[in-house]
Parts: sequence; structure tokens; C-alpha cells
Amino acid sequence: MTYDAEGVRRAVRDLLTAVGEDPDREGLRETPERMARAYAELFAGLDEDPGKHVERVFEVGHHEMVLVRDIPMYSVCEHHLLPFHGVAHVAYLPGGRGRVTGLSKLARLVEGYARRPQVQERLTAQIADALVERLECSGVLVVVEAEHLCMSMRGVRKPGANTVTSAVRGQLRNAATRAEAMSLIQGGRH
Ligand SMILES: Nc1nc2c(ncn2[C@@H]2O[C@H](COP(=O)(O)OP(=O)(O)OP(=O)(O)O)[C@@H](O)[C@H]2O)c(=O)[nH]1
Ligand SMILES: [Zn+2]
Repeated sequence: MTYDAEGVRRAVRDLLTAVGEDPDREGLRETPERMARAYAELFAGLDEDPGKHVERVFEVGHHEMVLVRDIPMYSVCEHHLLPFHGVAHVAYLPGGRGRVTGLSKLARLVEGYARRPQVQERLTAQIADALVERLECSGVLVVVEAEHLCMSMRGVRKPGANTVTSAVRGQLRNAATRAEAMSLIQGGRH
């Protein structure tokens, strides 16, 4: 997939006209160009294989849980192309050889799947599946908490409603391990 900036500029100009605006008035003249740049950033994940980040591993012989909590996350809902944003928590149990990946790579993984038209459930599952398949860890728990602007600023208009999704794989399905991960995730709450 290749990003077509010219196509985006054209479409934004047409959109402005269709909603009853004048795309040639001063404030809007550069808007197609600005939006082409903005969308290139918001949808950069479409041109990426996010799983590649977590294939960079270190053999440190760590067999216990690793959790990165409160990773800021911005995505765009595929139904309305409006933002949903919040935090992702990513926990995993290293596989047999105690291989871990860089902590920032977990955030890069979240970014790669968030920066595309998404639904929160798929985003959550894709992060979990990439960790199982690419890092080859023995268990994963991903929790995403987000507010959807399509629910806040339009439609049902319920600002503040938070959607929480989780995806659990492998040994983190075990009740005790899962409870430990959940309590570590909630440990940051006041
Ligand atoms: N499951 C899920 N639903 C989402 C997500 N983002 C947006 N939605 C929902 O997608 C649904 C689309 O519903 P439709 O009835 O097709 O569209 P709509 O008429 O604009 O719906 P309303 O938002 O209720 O006005 C809405 O209920 C949204 O809240 C998401 O990440 N996951
Ligand atoms: Zn939506």
C-alpha cells in the first residue's frame, strides 16, 4: 500500500465543497495540503509491519512478567474516521530462553497498529498476536482503555465513556498469572 498524497488533497477539497464550504477561502486554501500531511502521519501504520519491532530481542534469561503500563495511544475509528484515544497496557511472559524485547518496542508495536483505520477490539488482538508470533513469548495480556470521539462529540454524545478491551494469550490465561498482571496494571491507579 502506498500513500497517495495527491489523492488525499483532491478528496479533502471535494469534501470541503460537499459540506458547503469554499475551499478557496483564505483559511482553507492550504487545508488539503495540511490534511494530506496529517493523514500520512495518522495512517502511517498502513505502510508498516509493526511486528518487526519486537523481533529485536535480548537474551537476558528473564522468565518473569514484563509490563509496560499507560502507553499513550491515539487511533482513528474505521466507522467515522474520528479519533479514539487513551492508553494501552502490554504485559508478556518471556518464552523458554528468557528472551525479551526493548521496552520502547512495545510502544512502537502499539503505534504501528494504532496508526490506521481501526476498531479497538482488533487493535488489542493484533498487538497480542504479534507478541506471540514475533517475540515468541509464552503469554500475553493487552488491555486498551480509550474514549471514542464518535461517541463523545456526535451520535450518542456520551463524553467520558471509556471502552476497555483485553486480549489474553498463552500462559497469561492462567487465572493466577492473569490476576497478577491485572493488579500490576491497576497499581498505577489512584
Ligand atoms: N465495537 C466497536 N465499535 C466501534 C468502535 N469505534 C466505533 N464504534 C461503533 O461503531 C458503531 C457504528 O454504528 P452504525 O450504526 O453503523 O453507525 P452510526 O449510525 O454512526 O452509529 P452511532 O454512533 O450510534 O450514531 C457505533 O456504535 C460506534 O460506537 C470500535 O473500536 N469498536
Ligand atoms: Zn466511530
